[in-house]
Amino acid sequence: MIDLKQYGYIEVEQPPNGLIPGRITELQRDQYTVISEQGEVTAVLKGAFYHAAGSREDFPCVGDFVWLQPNQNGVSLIVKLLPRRSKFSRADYSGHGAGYVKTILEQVVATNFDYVFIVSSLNWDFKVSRIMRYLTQTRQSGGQPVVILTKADLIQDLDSPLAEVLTIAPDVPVHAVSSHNGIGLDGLSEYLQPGKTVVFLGMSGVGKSSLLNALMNEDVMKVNAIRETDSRGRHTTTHRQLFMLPSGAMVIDTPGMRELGLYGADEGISASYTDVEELFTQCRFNDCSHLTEPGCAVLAALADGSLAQEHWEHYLTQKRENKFVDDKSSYLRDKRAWQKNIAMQQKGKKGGYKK
Ligand SMILES: Nc1nc2c(ncn2[C@@H]2O[C@H](COP(=O)(O)OP(=O)(O)OP(=O)(O)O)[C@@H](O)[C@H]2O)c(=O)[nH]1
Ligand SMILES: [Zn+2]
Repeated sequence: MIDLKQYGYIEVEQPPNGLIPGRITELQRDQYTVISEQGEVTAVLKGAFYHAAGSREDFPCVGDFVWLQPNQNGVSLIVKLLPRRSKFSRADYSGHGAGYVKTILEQVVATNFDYVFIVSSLNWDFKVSRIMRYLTQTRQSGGQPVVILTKADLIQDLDSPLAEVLTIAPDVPVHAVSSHNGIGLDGLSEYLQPGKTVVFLGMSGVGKSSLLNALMNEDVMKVNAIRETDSRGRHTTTHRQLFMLPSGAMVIDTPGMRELGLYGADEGISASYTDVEELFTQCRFNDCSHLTEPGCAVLAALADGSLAQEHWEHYLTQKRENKFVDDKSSYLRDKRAWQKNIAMQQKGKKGGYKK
């Protein structure tokens, strides 16, 4: 019998008779794979999930703990989604229904992780601003961030990138590793403890699959060689989406997690930039654009060095990226309003021709 605690389960409430707890390890269309004390079972959602008026956010995803009505001879039933201790969501623009702004759906892509490995490679994609953005997302997710700088074997000078990350995020642990020669992997063992769950957040090609393979001690992910110049890697996943490492820790790797965009990150941005937003309250004009206005506290702080130019630019970049999500929703709304308008005009015309 499997002890679900090994999968990070913490019992808060005992399930009613006939139900057992489980953790979702895989999701393919509407079909779930759930690990439980009875082993791995195939399951579907109880009809109530579809009928409840709630959002897609309420649908279980990989990493979730659920109550299961097991069926020894067939498909089991997921009866209840248990509260999440952390989650990542992304904006899903597909399938927008008619005419509502709300149609940018929140799609949950991974849940109940303890650590977020912010993966960035030391060669081509090393960019502190991107690491900052991932930190913002991580802080909102409920997971603890760890910055992992990959491909350490390709770089002579590790000190300056490490120092750069420490400057922007002094309270976040940073590790330089190589999946190719094993440098630094030992240092990750403090996070990879039994029952702990990790997700990887990082661009394509930074070495997430290679890291997972290295931690698994076997090739569960196919890594296709890429030309380091254009840095496009292609991976082929096994179907598995939650991996049990030899150390007893788990890694969640779902397609949605790989595509993660910025969804509703505004709150997190403010949390990381309270110093910047504090300045706004000191500008002479309420609608100060912080570009040319007299009495602008931002410009003054930039001039006397109390606000670092870089920090200010990071703030602006993140605001812009987040605005894209907002803009996309207003774009869809405007487009639909316009289409409706056209449709009404045409209807009107047709009406006019009628006798
Ligand atoms: N030199 C070196 N190359 C590495 C290392 N880790 C990964 N690579 C190379 O980087 C390329 C991309 O690696 P992947 O592991 O597929 O990267 P990924 O982040 O999974 O990329 P996607 O699958 O596209 O999301 C491959 O050519 C790897 O061989 C490393 O530690 N050192
Ligand atoms: Zn200002």
